[in-house]
Amino acid sequence: MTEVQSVLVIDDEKINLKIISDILSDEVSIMLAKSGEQGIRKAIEYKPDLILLDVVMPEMDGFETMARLRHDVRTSAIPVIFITALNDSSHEEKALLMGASDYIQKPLHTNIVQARVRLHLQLVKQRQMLEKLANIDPLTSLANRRKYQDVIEQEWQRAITHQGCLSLLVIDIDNFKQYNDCYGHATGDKVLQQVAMVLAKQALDKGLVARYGGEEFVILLPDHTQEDAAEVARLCMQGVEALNLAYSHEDFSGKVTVSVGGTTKLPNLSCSSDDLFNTADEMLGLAKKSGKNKILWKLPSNPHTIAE
Ligand SMILES: Nc1nc2c(ncn2[C@@H]2O[C@H](COP(=O)(O)OP(=O)(O)OP(=O)(O)O)[C@@H](O)[C@H]2O)c(=O)[nH]1
Repeated sequence: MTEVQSVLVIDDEKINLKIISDILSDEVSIMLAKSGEQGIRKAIEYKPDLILLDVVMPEMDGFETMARLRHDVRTSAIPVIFITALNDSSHEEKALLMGASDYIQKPLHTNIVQARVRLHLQLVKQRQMLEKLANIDPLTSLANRRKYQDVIEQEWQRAITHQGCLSLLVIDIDNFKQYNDCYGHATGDKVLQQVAMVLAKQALDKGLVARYGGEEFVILLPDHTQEDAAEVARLCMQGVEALNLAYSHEDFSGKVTVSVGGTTKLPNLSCSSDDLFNTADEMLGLAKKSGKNKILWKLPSNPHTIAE
């Protein structure tokens, strides 16, 4: 099913809102705002795919509205088409320099408005698709490391602001090189996919699950205490064991397992989000060294490591 795209129209004249709404409402979902202030509020709340913005408005004109939309990270990426009766190329130039995607002159011609809006909505779709591709690991369909880096930065800042805790699990398949050596890379890929599905099932509704690289995954759990996050780690381990992916290799016979390193922190300005990863990764390293197929956790207030 294709998703209906949305357009926010900001114009102080009721009649203009109606005309534009009539021109576009067959193709897109329309939101209306009768001032710059109201338009900015709706843009933040509803995140439309495209904004049509009148230039001449009382109080806050289109240029000021545009400047404020561009300054706010929540709205800065939304494309804006200016609509105006001003027949002055300096205004058009100013709008384009401010980052407007296009400029439509009044009186409005139905076909031209529809064609321009269609074109910009098509560009929005293509951009969204590229963003999606850039953030997804093609083998497992989980988020990739790049997406993880974006989300951890946002969550780190959010946790500082609202003084919440943040938990991270770093999960690595045990002896995966041997598995690949035994059964080949293609079968190894299937294991990666199945493990990814287990992790997604256990944690996708709780936080971000990403393939960090190779056979290593991360699960970022905002607002999860150590107890809550360790429970997620246990469920992931059990889920992987339950896959029952038996294998044997020279001196080893068993099934596919994972090791997990975890940590929970109360983010603050004196440390960075990298510390969270480094600590969990250090725990993973210790779990590997001390026999694998286990969870090791670093407590925030206690330098000792607990074994699960
Ligand atoms: N099939 C497959 N294998 C991968 C992929 N990415 C990384 N690997 C393999 O994962 C293996 C990781 O090997 P190591 O880093 O030695 O780790 P390990 O054998 O799991 O050993 P421990 O981590 O100590 O348990 C290597 O053989 C990589 O080739 C992938 O996309 N597909």
